[in-house]
Amino acid sequence: MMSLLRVENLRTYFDTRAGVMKAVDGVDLEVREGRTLGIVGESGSGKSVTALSIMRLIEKPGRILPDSHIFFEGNDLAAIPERELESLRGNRISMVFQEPMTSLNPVYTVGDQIIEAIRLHRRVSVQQARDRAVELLRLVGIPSPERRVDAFPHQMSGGMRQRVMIAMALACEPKLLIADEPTTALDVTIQAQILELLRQLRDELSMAVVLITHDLGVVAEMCDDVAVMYAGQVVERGPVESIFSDPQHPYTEALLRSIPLLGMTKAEPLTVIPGMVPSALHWPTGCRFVARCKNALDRCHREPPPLARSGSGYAACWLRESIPEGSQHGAAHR
Ligand SMILES: Nc1ncnc2c1ncn2[C@@H]1O[C@H](COP(=O)(O)OP(=O)(O)OP(=O)(O)O)[C@@H](O)[C@H]1O
Repeated sequence: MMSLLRVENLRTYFDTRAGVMKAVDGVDLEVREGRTLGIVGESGSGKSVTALSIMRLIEKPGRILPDSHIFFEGNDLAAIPERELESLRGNRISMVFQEPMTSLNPVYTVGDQIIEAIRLHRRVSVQQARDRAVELLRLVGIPSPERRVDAFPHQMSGGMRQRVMIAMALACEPKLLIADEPTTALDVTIQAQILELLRQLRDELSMAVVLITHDLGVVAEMCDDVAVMYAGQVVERGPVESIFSDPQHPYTEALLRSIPLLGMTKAEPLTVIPGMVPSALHWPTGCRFVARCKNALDRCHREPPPLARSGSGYAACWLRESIPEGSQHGAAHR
């Protein structure tokens, strides 16, 4: 299947008083046409900075380093001029953020904001754009869209506002929708409805989706592929099914153990991963997971493992590297 987005060696640093925060430090990703990629990882692992970098929405003191590549429809988004990006952003690629109240303007009606999003990229009349806005509100499941188009954001519930944000993001039928924790601010029932809506829209509009979440349950339900981030890097990526059934990286294994599995009773304690994520100011020299890995080898302390073919995907782990060909369970546990 064709790849729609390919991120190679993405590095996004922030120059702070305390030093250089290497928030994203060599990320590799791939999103295939019409497919959904989940990006998971603990808080601070660099998921949001990765998404913002893809959209080139990184502001000072942040910077994307020169040898980063973001290939999308024949362009390298890391290198093209801002003016060209503006024609892609909100058009070919759109983004939905965590908290709709901060991305919707409180002084304009939701209709006006959708109309603006449409007219930024399409030569249509205000009336045509308004008709399209109503249609979009209907598409995202807002009742009485002809009336709600004239509502202000504060007159809507959190779930409805998130639907409006999705409508805006879809205004120009993007090929890629990036959703950064789109349901975190919502209560559980509404979360499920919004995820269901995203799934439905993805299928109807045949767009690709990047879904950022810290919830592996959401990944299992929504995604085709998954990229696991740790300390500013992708430590494992590949098809969801194979990663869930046969994780290659010890961090992925630990993450999977930390979620309640289907059929598990509430009383069973969840595993928490002992230890702390290292600081983005001072990443360890070798593998960044080394301090939390039970099976670390000497080499893991010294050399960073590359993201290499492993299982049905890719993993960055020396333990896997040292498994002889043909053996499923070898050196990793020696
Ligand atoms: N504007 C900024 N200035 C300095 N550091 C920043 C800035 N934005 C992000 N960072 C740093 O980048 C790192 C990665 O942050 P990011 O928000 O991408 O993590 P995340 O995985 O999305 O976490 P969360 O799940 O909490 O959103 C963090 O250490 C954060 O402090």
